Amino acid sequence: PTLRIDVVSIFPEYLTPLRAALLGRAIDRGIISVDVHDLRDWTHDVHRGVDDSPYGGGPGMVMKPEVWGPCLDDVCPDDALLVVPTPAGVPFTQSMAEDLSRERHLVFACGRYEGIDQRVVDDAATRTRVLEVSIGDFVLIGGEVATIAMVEATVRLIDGVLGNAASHQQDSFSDGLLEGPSYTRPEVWRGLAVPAVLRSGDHAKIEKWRHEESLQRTRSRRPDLLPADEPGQPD
Ligand SMILES: N#Cc1c(-c2ccc3cc[nH]c3c2)n[nH]c1N
Repeated sequence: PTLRIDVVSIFPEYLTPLRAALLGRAIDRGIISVDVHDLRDWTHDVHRGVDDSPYGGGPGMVMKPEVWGPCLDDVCPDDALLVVPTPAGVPFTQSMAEDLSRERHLVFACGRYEGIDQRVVDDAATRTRVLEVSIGDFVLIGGEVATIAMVEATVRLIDGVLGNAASHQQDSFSDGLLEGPSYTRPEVWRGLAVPAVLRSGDHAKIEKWRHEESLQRTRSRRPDLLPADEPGQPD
C-alpha cells in the first residue's frame, strides 16, 4: 500500500469506522492498509491492567509505560511516524494532514484516562519521529475519535482515494478562506430560491460572487483566517 496505518487502543472496536465507505474502499483497493491493535495484548497481569495512579496525586489514572513501551516496540518501527493525540498537542491542521499523507507508515497511539506516561513519548522520540497533536480546543474521552478524524483528513488526500480527484482541490482551506454556501435542485425549496447568479451561466460573475461569499463568511465566523490586506481582521 501507499500508506500503512497502525492504531493502538484499548477499545479497538472504536476504530471500526475506518473500514467503512471511502476509507474501506481504499483498503479494499490496496491504497492503504489499516491494522488495529488491542493494547491489552501487551499486558502482563491476569487483570490485563493498563493504568495506574498518577505520581504527584491528582484525579484519574495514567497509562502504564511498561505496557505501552513493549507495544510500540512491536508496532512502531523507527522509520514510522508516531502520532499521539492529546488535548495538550500541537493543533492538527490541513497542512499537517498533507504532510502525513506523504508518509509511508503512520502509527497512532490512542490514550485514555488522563493520558499516557510521558516517558513513553520521550523514549519513542529517541528512535523515531513523534507528533503530539490535538484536533481542537475541546476535551474528548480518549484519542480514538481524534485518530479517526486525522486518518480521514490524511487519507482523503492520497491519489485514488476520493472518486472525483477535483474534490480536494476545492478544500475549504485551499485559498485560506471558508467555503461559501452550496446549492442544488430544486431551484425553489420551501419558498427559498437559489441565488440567481448561480443560474446565470456567467462563470466570471459566479466566481466573483463565490469569493465574496467566502470572504463574508470568513469575516463573520473566522476573522483569524482573513488575509492581512482584508478589512475585518481581529484586533
Ligand atoms: N487529540 C485530541 C484530543 C483529546 C484527547 C486525546 C487523547 C486522550 C486520552 C485521554 N483523553 C484524551 C483526550 N481531547 N480533545 C482533543 N482535541
